[in-house]
Order: sequence, then structure tokens, then C-alpha cells
Amino acid sequence: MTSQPSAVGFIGWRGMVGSVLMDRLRAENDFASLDPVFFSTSNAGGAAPTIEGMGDAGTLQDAYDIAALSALPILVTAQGGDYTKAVHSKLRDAGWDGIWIDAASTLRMEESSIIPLDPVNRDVIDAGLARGVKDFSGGNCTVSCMLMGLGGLFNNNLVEWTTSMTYQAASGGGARHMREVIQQFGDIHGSVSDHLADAASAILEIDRAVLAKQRSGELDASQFGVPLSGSLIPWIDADLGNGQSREEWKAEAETNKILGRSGEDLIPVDGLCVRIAAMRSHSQALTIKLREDLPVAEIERIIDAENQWARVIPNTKEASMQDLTPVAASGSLDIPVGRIRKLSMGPEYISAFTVGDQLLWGAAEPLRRMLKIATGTL
Ligand SMILES: NC(=O)C1=CN([C@@H]2O[C@H](COP(=O)(O)OP(=O)(O)OC[C@H]3O[C@@H](n4cnc5c(N)ncnc54)[C@H](OP(=O)(O)O)[C@@H]3O)[C@@H](O)[C@H]2O)C=CC1
Ligand SMILES: N[C@@H](CC(=O)OP(=O)(O)O)C(=O)O
Repeated sequence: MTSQPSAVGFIGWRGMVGSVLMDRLRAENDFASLDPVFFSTSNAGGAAPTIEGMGDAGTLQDAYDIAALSALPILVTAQGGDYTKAVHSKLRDAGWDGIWIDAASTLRMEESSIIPLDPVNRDVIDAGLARGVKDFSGGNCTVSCMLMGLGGLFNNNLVEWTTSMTYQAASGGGARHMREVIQQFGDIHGSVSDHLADAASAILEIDRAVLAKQRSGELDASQFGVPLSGSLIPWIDADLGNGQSREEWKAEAETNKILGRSGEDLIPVDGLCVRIAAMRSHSQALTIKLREDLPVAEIERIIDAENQWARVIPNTKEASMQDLTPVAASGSLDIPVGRIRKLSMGPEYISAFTVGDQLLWGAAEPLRRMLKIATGTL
């Protein structure tokens, strides 16, 4: 017996996160068990995206039409926080009790919501569904990628505390930020290309010219505020006024919410979040205080065994350079975890370095899998 496809409304499907989600849904043939309705905030009445094997795609519905949205049992949105703020409470106030699956942070820390990352917290998701939770907000990209890599240590209750120092890609800001980084690199190159073509030209002269360009105010820095290419920005998201950025605050708050920990069980997680000119993979260097002194080989085994995506990279120069970089991780669901070694502070202190595609496990993939859980296909 074949079951009926599940009706699902998609909002934000053509944005950057939404496009990655659509690619993953297509790649996994998920539309075979879905009856999708596509919405738009800007082009209602336009043509809906074509899905192979599904016939006429029909037209786009108005993403602000509460009645049209309410007709569906599941809504998936990657439209953004402003959209969630504008629509979610209207839907609930109108009595809609469907499942809301969201990429935005707006509802993430609400008591009524769960942060889905099922390879790490399937138990939390299932318990939530059983008690009637209806709102599922995907986690912060850095947090989700960190837990996908190091979930084995957390879920085996081995982490006493951790610091995470991040190296976050331009994509975390959005599509325009990615373009800005490439444009800046191009403009900087253009300002010294004559010197570069001459192998005999003095490197300090090139360096001076690059710096002059970066400081000239001529580079378009309208997205990041200051030049990022050939530099970095040691602050991400809002200033909370206590010395901490909002991105840094999310590390502890969201990690513990994902793991279902609170009160005395809360694991301290803190560090600095830094923007670098990588494209779409976030990296982070961790110092972890373990609850016990375990051999490195056992730590590696626990990390590797936790899920099919966490992949231990041997702590060698060659392997780290080949397999533990944003270039290596981008476009892949694998989460490489390397540089695992004991630190000189004591036998329970280890380092680790992990990289993850922030548009896959950091944004789209937890939503895709939550949709499958909600429709009973995972
Ligand atoms: N960027 C990231 O790294 C992450 C983002 N998120 C969250 O996901 C949400 C969406 O982010 P993101 O995908 O980066 O946002 P985008 O700006 O890429 O897309 C958002 C919406 O903008 C509209 N839009 C306007 N012009 C265009 C265009 N030229 N191409 C495509 N879409 C266009 C589309 O709406 P319409 O079709 O209705 O016009 C689209 O759904 C945010 O809430 C963000 O917080 C979560 C995790 C990571
Ligand atoms: N703030 C993240 C991206 C993001 O959208 O995060 P969040 O989903 O927590 O708002 C970054 O800039 O890399």
C-alpha cells in the first residue's frame, strides 16, 4: 500500500538556504512523498518551481495569505526572521496547529520550540513531538556543525566544558556578503596586478599597495562594514553589551537546548566568533575539558562512531592540509574533525578542529530531515 504524499508549504525556497534545501530534497528524491505548495513574498501568481516527475507545478501562492498557509499541515520556511515575525503568530492566533519548520533564529529559544539536529538529538525531537511541540527552528550554523562533529563526546557525557574559537565564512551573512568578498579580492588584485606580473618587484611594495587599497575606502564594504578580504572581523552579530557577541551567546544557549540540558546539567560553552574570508564553510578550534582522562585513540573512536558524517582526520600535517579546510568540506555533508591531541594543561584537556558546510548541516539539512521526521519518513 502506498501512503498519501504529505502536503507541505515551502516559503523562502529560492533564497540561498532555500536553494540548498531544494537541491537536497531533489537529490534525496524526497518530493516523491510530498505534495508541495510553493509560496512567494514577491511574486504570487508567478510560476512555481518545476519538480521532476510531478507534472504541472502550478503558480506561487502569496506567502502572507494566512488562509492559504493555514490550509497546510506543515510549513517549511527559509524566508528569514522578519517573515517569521510577521506570519507565525498570526497563523497560531488564527488557530493553525500545523508543524512549522524554520531556518530563522526568531523562535529558536522559545520554550515552545525545539532545535532539530536529529543525528544528535533525535530523542529530544521525538519526546517533543509526543508532547505536541509544533515549532522546529534550525540551529545556529556554528553550533549545529560543531555538534555534528563532536556529538559523540557530548552525548557520552564526556564534556565538562568547552571553548570554541570560530573562523566563520562569508555565507553566514548571506549571498551579498559572499559576492562582496570576491569583489574585494578582485579589486585588491587589480591594484597590484602589474607588480605581481613582474617576478622581480619588491614584495614590500606590493604589501604597501594592498594595505593602501584596503584602507582607501574604495573597496565596497557595504555588507560587512569593513574590508574582509585579506583581513578578518573578530565580531559576528549584535553586541550584547556585556562584552559578548550574540553569535557567541548562541554557542552555550543553543548547544544545551539541542542536547536537552539545563540547570545543573548545563555544559559551559564559550569563545570568540570571528569572520574570515572563506566562502561557505565554518571552522572552529576547540579546547575541551573532558570529564575523564581518555586515550586519544578512544576519543577518536567515540567521535567517529557517533554518526555517519563525523569523520576523524589523523592529526598529521598532510591530512590536516588536505582534509580539514573549508575548501575540503564545502559541498559535503561530512564533518571532518581533526587536530585532536592532549594539551599541556593536563590529561583531560584536548584540542580539536572541525569544519562544516554551513549551508548544509549549518542550515538546510536539519530542516530537510525534520520534514522527513514530521512526515514519518525518517
Ligand atoms: N545565510 C545563512 O548562512 C543562514 C541563514 N539562515 C536563515 O535563513 C534565512 C534565509 O537566509 P538566506 O537564504 O541567506 O536569505 P536570502 O536573502 O538568500 O533569501 C531570502 C528571500 O529573499 C527573496 N529574494 C529576493 N531577491 C532574491 C534573489 N535575487 N534570489 C533569491 N531570493 C531572493 C526570496 O523571497 P521571495 O521568493 O519570496 O521573493 C528569498 O526567499 C534567514 O532567516 C537566515 O537567518 C539560517 C542559517 C544560516
Ligand atoms: N550568524 C551566522 C549565520 C546565521 O544565520 O546564524 P543564525 O541562524 O543563528 O542567525 C553567521 O553569520 O555565520
